[in-house]
Amino acid sequence: MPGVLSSFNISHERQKSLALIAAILVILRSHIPASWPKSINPYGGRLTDAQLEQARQEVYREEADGSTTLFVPFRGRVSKVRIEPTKADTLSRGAKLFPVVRATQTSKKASVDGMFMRQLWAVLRLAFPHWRSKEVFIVLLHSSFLMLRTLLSVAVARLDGPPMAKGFIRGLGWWFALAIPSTYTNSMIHHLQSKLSLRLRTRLTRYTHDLYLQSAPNLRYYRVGLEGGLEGVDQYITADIAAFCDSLAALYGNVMKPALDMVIFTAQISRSLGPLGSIFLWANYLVSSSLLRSVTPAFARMAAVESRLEGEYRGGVARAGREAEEIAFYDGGRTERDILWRAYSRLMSHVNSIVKYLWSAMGYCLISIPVMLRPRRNIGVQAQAPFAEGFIKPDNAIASRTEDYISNRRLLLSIADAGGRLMYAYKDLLELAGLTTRVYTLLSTLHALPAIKDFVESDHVELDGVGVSIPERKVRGANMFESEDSSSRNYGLGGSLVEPLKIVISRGDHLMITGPNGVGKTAIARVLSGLWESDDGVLRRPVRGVSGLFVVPQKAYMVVGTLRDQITYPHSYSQFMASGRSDEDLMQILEVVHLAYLPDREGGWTTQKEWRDVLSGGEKQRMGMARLFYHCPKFAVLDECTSAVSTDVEGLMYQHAKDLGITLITISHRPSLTKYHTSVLTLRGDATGGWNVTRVGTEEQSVGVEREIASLEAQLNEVATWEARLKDVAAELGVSVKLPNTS
Ligand SMILES: Nc1ncnc2c1ncn2[C@@H]1O[C@H](COP(=O)(O)OP(=O)(O)OP(=O)(O)O)[C@@H](O)[C@H]1O
Repeated sequence: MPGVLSSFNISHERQKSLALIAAILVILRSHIPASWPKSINPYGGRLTDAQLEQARQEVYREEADGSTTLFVPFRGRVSKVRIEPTKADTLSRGAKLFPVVRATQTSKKASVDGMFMRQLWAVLRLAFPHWRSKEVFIVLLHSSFLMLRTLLSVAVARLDGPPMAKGFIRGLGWWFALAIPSTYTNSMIHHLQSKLSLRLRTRLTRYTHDLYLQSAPNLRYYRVGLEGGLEGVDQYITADIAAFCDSLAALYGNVMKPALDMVIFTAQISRSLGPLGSIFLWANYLVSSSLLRSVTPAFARMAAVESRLEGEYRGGVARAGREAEEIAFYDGGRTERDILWRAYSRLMSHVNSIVKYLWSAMGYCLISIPVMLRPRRNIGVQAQAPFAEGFIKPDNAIASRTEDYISNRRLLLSIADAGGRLMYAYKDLLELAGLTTRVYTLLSTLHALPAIKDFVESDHVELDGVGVSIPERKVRGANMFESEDSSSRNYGLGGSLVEPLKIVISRGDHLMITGPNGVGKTAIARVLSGLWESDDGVLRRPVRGVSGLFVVPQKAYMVVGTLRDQITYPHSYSQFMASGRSDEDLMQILEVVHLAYLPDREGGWTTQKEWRDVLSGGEKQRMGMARLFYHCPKFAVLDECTSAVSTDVEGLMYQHAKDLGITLITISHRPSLTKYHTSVLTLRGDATGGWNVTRVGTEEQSVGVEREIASLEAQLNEVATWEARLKDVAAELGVSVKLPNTS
């Protein structure tokens, strides 16, 4: 560096100061955050501990214009990050960009063809929304640096030329002078490539989240498996989008750089080779590339299958972690290990087959390299003779030819290297094709799910001829790489569960739904809450949202967050604050559900824990009821949500719900709950989907109960007969049996 600087006539003192400034800039650069906070501290200046705590709890705030402001505590301050939701017209434009590609429309071997181009184009339209976007700017900057690198390589190749001692020191100075921009250019290329990949990932991820997590009537996150037939969506959203962006950003450099090299170096060398030599060189490229294309295995399909198997394996590990306690109770470690091992072996055998193919593909590249290098030898032979002669009797012409020879040799080596890298890039392109198909499959499946048929808004709940069936699969053929196992899986096949229902539940009328297991009780709750579409008939119910109809499921869900969040879910902290309620109100609710000890025990309302593991089954269910009391909806569907709660506390909670004016639709097997309801819907479980409704306290209902008592008594009367028969059989066989004490 000093040598270079001295060639610019910079004094020694100046050189030292420049070096110092450069060092300071490098250190400062490493301390600058990746994205500079948009706005610092809404309160101005540094925050107090209490304000910081408040910001930490608030996490985000939904603004009136539909955007969300995230609060990120940052070195004693809070940076606000505003997130605009994807606009509705962007989503509807996206739906047109991603039509479902039926498996019959495309070969199972995804490759670099028109279909790939169309799919890539659709994804690129999302990733680069307009020409003035930052992503386009990064690509342009990246291209400039790639071009600069090629130009620097040409300059370096030219420096190779002069073999004489004449100007040797000057040449060396140039070498160093070129080393600085070359190093900077290389670092910038890497930096811009990573930056591009991250920005593309952020764009695609944000779009996918907005599409995937859309509220009712879309609910794609709930329906993508059953109705969309897509498994392992987490793998698609987390790993595949990231891999696609990495691959795309790297491929651009991997193709762009060698392609530029090829063009610029070939143009340079064409001057020495003449037209015939140039044609030969280009013919060489064409033959080599078509040879490679014809023998390259289906890397695209392999990459897509690898992603799927990776997802299955990841899903297996996640499941073992999530269900660890249940597995441990059963001591099922061995079985789980075998299941995981099976998934891992399938992944490994697939990856090994890719490695095997890669080896053979490499072989083809190696075969092609001598072909690529042949022109070099030709030139070498032509150049050697005059060089040898010129060496004995050097003159200026020979020196110039030798200079040309060395430059050309370097250029040819670079061309061969660029050609090799281009061929390797073809494999990367095929892998990108596989990943593109995965991303396209995800987005097209999500877009293809039609919104669930809407209900008619009303102040009561009415099922007017509404049949209940398991939803059919709505999207077919979108997943080209659907696993063989999953195609035989019994999901989304449809099937009627309950005959069309005709029930009106006015406010204050409490309905209990009962019947044997698996008869379709929860299915009715799914239809009522809009998760499953009703086949026919008209559903009337109150508005969407927690204040209209609220469902408390059997399996209590605990959200990631504070103890307070467990009660207010799905409301955010800012919504809780806006509701005007306080922690004292929440405490009163916890007293009703007999959980008043929790804030003290767990260290206050702001404690964050893995609540799913911390709370017992009964505590979680009581927390579900606390949530109900917090939101206080008009109607509540309680789906066996107190099955783990003791009957005395259960009764108190039901009474409290009624006192709050909540109309109950309860799914339960417990006859003790009947008294809190005005009518009972019984699903008969007779395989025809039959049902009947009785009013509680009416003769019909008591006849129903009496009939059940009579049937149980009849069964008890038979016990003596069965005991006698058992004794006879035991006597005949000469064995002794122990009879239960039935007195
Ligand atoms: N996603 C699904 N895919 C396929 N079948 C389903 C799906 N969900 C439910 N079913 C089937 O629909 C039937 C009714 O299920 P549902 O959960 O409504 O039963 P239930 O009456 O609530 O039973 P339980 O009393 O045991 O809770 C069951 O046979 C179940 O296997």
